[in-house]
Amino acid sequence: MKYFIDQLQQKIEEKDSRICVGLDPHLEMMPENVLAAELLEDIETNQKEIADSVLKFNQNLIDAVADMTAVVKPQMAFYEKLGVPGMECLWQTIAYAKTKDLIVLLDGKRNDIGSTAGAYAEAYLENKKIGVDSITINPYLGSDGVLPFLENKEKGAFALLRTSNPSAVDLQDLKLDDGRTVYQAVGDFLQDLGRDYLGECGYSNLAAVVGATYPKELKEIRSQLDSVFFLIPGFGAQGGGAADIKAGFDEDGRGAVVNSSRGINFAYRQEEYSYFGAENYAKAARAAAEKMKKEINDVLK
Ligand SMILES: O=C(O)c1cc(=O)[nH]c(=O)n1[C@@H]1O[C@H](COP(=O)(O)O)[C@@H](O)[C@H]1O
Repeated sequence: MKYFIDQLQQKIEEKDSRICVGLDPHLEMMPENVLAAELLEDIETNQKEIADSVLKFNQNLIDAVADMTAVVKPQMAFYEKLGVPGMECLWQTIAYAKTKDLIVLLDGKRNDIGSTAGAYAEAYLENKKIGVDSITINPYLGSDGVLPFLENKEKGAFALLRTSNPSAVDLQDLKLDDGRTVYQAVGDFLQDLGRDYLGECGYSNLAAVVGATYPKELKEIRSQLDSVFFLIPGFGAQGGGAADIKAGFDEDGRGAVVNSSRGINFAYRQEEYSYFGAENYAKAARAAAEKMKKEINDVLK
């Protein structure tokens, strides 16, 4: 039995890549040759056709980046939007990623009271037919809502710690009586809880999400938490760059992966990669992923 976090760290090292490729099919950004725009005029009626197109899109993206990423992160909202066919598409996307030996981080930001959190863990992490390796969770219900996601040591959970969005400050930066911010308290909570789930690599199966868009906080959180692995979203489309995420890694360049979704999925829409053309969206995605991988490795040298 190999701990989730050791499987992840090993794959990162094998591929020498610290990127996480989000699979976020924003329908309005899809290439016309994959998804005809008129189908979007009535999404509910056309769910099946749209979901079939999204699956093809995802499979081509996965083929394009599989050798240079350890992990892919499908964001559930985009699939839920497409009803039952959307969920089929999600499961098939996950199954396809597993055929390429990728780690799948399902982005569902789940949680609830203990018994319901247990049902979520069973639904995703314990489902024998769906090869999900880890899931994003919300830690605000406290330990009984988090522990069910850690029961199986081959699986992992990424808890929201300091998010990348502009409104992250509204609640997460509030000061507590003991002088810590809410997010610092969440960090301490996650590190303490995660100590029972430490892998050989020194990091825990209970990981955390810290946005790339707040480099000062990222640096501070990294120095606060030495056994919590980070998912760092917000690279690219949200404005984060390689210099911003550097401090999220430890001195050996371990302990984090950086997510980009739109910046890779829809690279063909960016001026830099527009020469590929919409029909070569997968090649454009590969070029964007390659650049991101290199930028991160270079900044960590
Ligand atoms: O948990 C996440 O993945 C997440 C947390 C966070 O603080 N910020 C954040 O952007 N994300 C997710 O990361 C992805 C970012 O997408 P892009 O901005 O297109 O790269 C989306 O799927 C978000 O849901």
